[in-house]
Amino acid sequence: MDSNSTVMDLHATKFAGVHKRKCGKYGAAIKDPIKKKKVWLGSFKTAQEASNAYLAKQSEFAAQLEPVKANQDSSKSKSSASATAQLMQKIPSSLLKPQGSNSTNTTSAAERSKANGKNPFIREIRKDPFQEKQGTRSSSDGCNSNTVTTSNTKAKISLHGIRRQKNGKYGAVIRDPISLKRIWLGTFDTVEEASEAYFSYKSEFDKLCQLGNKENKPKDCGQIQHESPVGASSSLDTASVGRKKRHKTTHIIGVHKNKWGKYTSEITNPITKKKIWLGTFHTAEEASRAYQSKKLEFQKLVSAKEPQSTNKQTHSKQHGKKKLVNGKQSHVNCETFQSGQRIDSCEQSHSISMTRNLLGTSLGTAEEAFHAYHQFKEFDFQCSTKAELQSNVLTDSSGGEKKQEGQVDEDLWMGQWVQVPGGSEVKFSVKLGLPIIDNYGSLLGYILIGLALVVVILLCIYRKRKQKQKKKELSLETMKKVAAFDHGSDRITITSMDQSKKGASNSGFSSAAVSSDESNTAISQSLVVLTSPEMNNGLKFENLLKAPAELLGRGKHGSVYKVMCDNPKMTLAVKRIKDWSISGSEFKKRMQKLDQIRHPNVLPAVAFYSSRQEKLLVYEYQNNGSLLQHLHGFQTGQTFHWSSRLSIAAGVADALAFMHQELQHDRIPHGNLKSSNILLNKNMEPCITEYGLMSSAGISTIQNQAQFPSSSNVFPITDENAEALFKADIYAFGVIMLELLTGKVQNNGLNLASWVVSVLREEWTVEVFDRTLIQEGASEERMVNLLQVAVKCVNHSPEARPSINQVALMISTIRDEDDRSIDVSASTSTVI
Ligand SMILES: Nc1ncnc2c1ncn2[C@@H]1O[C@H](COP(=O)(O)OP(=O)(O)OP(=O)(O)O)[C@@H](O)[C@H]1O
Repeated sequence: MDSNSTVMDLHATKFAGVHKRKCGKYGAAIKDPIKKKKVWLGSFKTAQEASNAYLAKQSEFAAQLEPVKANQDSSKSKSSASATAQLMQKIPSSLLKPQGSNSTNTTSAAERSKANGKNPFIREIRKDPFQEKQGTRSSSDGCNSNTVTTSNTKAKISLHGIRRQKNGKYGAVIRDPISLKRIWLGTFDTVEEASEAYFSYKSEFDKLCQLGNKENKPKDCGQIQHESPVGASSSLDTASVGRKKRHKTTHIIGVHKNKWGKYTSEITNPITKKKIWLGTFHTAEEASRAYQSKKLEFQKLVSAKEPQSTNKQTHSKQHGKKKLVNGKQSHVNCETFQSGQRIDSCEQSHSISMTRNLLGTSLGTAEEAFHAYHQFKEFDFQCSTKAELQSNVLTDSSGGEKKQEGQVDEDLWMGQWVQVPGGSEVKFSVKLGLPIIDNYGSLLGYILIGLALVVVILLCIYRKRKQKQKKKELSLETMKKVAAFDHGSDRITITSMDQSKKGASNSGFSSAAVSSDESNTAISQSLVVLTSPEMNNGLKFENLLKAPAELLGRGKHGSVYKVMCDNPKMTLAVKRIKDWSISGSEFKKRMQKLDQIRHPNVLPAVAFYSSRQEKLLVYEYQNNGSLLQHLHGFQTGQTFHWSSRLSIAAGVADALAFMHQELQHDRIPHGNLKSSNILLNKNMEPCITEYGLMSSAGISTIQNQAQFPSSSNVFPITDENAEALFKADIYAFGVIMLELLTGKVQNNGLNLASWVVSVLREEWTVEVFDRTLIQEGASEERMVNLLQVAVKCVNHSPEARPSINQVALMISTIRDEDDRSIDVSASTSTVI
């Protein structure tokens, strides 16, 4: 059975003439006092309805009885009646308004009585015929609690609340429906004065009863007695007023009004000592009911745990305590809200009866039960308040309904007013486990929350700064690694790139975008760019930096490293360009342009990287080394035959002719053509590498010195000198051809072109050629032809140098002749 039905059942037993039927409805019956027969009034859904029917009928009977009784008592109360009749003239009609829910019937009775010259309030007090049988102590009508039925037959002859004293005066007494105590109103000379005083007080009490009825469902007087009459006029005696004031600051235990105007309820589990959230409710009554219901559940659990004897002991202790706190009873017994909300009286009566059970005693009267209940509540209130203050964390929510998101959390943070022993209140944050606002209004919790916020903000700032610092460190680390390429030993292995890894993820060569003016801090994010996406296979900068690297050589313009990359699996040659004052955007533009011009004898860059300090170029590593290495035999140790040399010259001439033609408009010559930049691929075909890497500002090759002997090494490219720059490539190619023919290498100690020219001047032409070529039996004629082309290319005057197309054509002719001679000799040998 749920708490509500329990309440109603218990309630039913309190209504006179009402009983609960097997079908669950409530039957009402009353005894007709005239016919002396029991009259069935019907069955009703609620005990209240049944009670109303009963009371209505009862009033009807009372009205019918009035004339009969009046006749019977006329002789005895003649003087009283006349006095009352006078009083009736004085009493305002509002005071004559009959009380209780059965107003219609009572009104008619009052009117009839008035018509008969009889004050309906100066009526006899009689025992309810039906109640008499039941032996109940209920009131005779709905609200008129002061007209307590009694079996005292002497009362029949007395006026309501007015007693004639021995000294001939009239004393007035009224029963306070709130405290259930009789209030002495004083001694009066006349019955009219006494009666007036009585009715004056009575009307006040009646108003309170009516207010109670308006606010809630109809209640009997016993119920209303327990409620705080907030909002009623305060013309009652000072004791009552004082009581009301005290009630204003009292709260229902476990019920709190939140800022949304709703009521929340929570309870402390007496066993686990944890707070349980019971939910949010529209009315305080609902909240209180949930609280009481849960509390009773707990009490049952507790009482089930404790042996009966302990219960009795506890009761006797509490009973003793009851006496001690009796003085406070009137304060405790009315737990009302400031907002005027009240505890459901049904629930109270239920609680009284449950308290009775829980206390394990036979509390004789309803009054005793009521006091015991409130004493019990006070005790519980103190316990729960203590528990609330001790509890820091709200843990158990199983017993409660689902919280309203946000709102409840807010409540838990922002706190709820909790009354602490001593009468003061604190706003208590369950989440913080601290009072937020004490009864002096100090903002304890807010200060703590503020401090916590400051700490959080400081932590955020600290984290951001750390992240920035990390980025910087990463940048520096990357720079160091790059520098290590340059300054390390011949064999450098990069092992620790943790920082690069952290910061350089998702970056690197796979990005097709190229940044312009790069900042060091973003080194691994957008500055490493792959120019040939189809070749990179997901190559990333951090993988490149992580991979073992080996220095291949260091030249004027930087160093080249052989990098064995694991992911993707490929061997790369990374050129770090030194001191190239080209801007990032220009570099990017140039790399993109070069990437578009492809020739089989020109090695394309796989990727490039640019920052303010660094410019890197990544190529596929060529296993067969450079022309320089072949000429000196340190690549294979094998003889470098004439036909191969001629093929290389032809291939380079073709490639150079193509590149010059394509890049003429962009004014991008090779700029640093030399035998170390002619690589041999797996088919031993020549590949020009590092094409277009040097800007005008960086050109400082020996041929340029020859070309511009009077100028410094640094000069800008203009329309006028652009052609000259391409002619410098032809000079450089001339030197390469000389190297192929002589087997000698241009270096700082030898200006090959000058040496060849001087030898030729002496007409010792044969002395020029590489001995291995002579030994090989290479055609002297075609060697001389190639020598003449080379000498033309290394002419001091750029204008005197042939164009690259002419060079390529001449070499091609020589090669054709050579091929033909080979064919002829092959066919001759076949004939022989
Ligand atoms: N892709 C490559 N594969 C194999 N070897 C390479 C590759 N690129 C360059 N090399 C070799 O690396 C060595 C160093 O090259 P580097 O360009 O630093 O020398 P350099 O041309 O003499 O110097 P600089 O270009 O600064 O004047 C050279 O022997 C060159 O042949």
